[in-house]
Amino acid sequence: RPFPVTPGWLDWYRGPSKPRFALPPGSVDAHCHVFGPAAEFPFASERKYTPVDASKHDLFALRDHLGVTRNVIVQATCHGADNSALVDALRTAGDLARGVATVRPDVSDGELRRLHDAGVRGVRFNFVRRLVDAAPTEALEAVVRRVAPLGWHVVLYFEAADLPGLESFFASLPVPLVIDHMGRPDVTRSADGPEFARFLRFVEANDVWVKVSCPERLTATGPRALDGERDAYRDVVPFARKVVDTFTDRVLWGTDWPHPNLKDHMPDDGLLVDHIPRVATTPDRRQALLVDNPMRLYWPEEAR
Ligand SMILES: O=C(O)/C=C(\C=C(/O)C(=O)O)C(=O)O
Repeated sequence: RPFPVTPGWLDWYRGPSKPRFALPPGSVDAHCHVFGPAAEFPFASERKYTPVDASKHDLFALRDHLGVTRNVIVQATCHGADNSALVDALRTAGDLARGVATVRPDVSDGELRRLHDAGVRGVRFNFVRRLVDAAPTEALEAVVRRVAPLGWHVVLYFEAADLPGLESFFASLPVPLVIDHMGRPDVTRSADGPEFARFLRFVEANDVWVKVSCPERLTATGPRALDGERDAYRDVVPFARKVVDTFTDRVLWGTDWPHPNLKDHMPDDGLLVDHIPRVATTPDRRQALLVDNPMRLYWPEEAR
């Protein structure tokens, strides 16, 4: 095999449960990935992990199993700036998927047009050190200048401790910002504490959308078993509820399938769906989180 899988890699959950919570019609999984297949879509030489394959077919089978209608497929670092697997998945899904790509400052106009025509509507900037060597802000600003005319937004992946050093750069970007996994708060601290308050002020002060995703990553004990453990989610609930209640019209949800870089346990994606009512506690909040907000951001031509 040309791309030996990272030792100890956890395969994505096979045979997820059928959710007890019925997703509203038109629900969007606004954060998921496709990996390979490596034989067709090689992984990037600069990657920091090598996952098992997780194909578009596997993703769309999960979509249908969970009762999701649409996907926003996000380029993962293992594919670097080669968006081929993403574009292939978008072309197969047609109007049922949109994408977030990774591009470099020298990306051609033709490539940007190809990405947009396939359904890409944003670029991703990753600041998580275990995943990438951070690009200089000048390069990221150059990318934004290239993609802003297309109406694209920027998806940001960072850890809460790094927000103070990144905040002014983020606020300077002239496009909407979408934050992955709530900016990965330290859930061993209080959701009413100064760290999360700083995050909430940042969201309030800027054109920022927040993904309330990845409860399996945001736990005091680290990624852990979620199979049937309702309380495995307890640590993130105060944080996610606060975000959904405060920014109800700017929150998004996603499975994060196939869940890269989890070390101990792999979530049953059916249980991730059953978690949603714990963080979006009314039907109106769930309609906004799962349907209206992602439609407005990724399918504005169809949004109600
Ligand atoms: O899938 C996620 O969103 C989380 C992770 C990885 C990536 O996003 C990526 O490699 O692009 C992670 O925390 O390892």
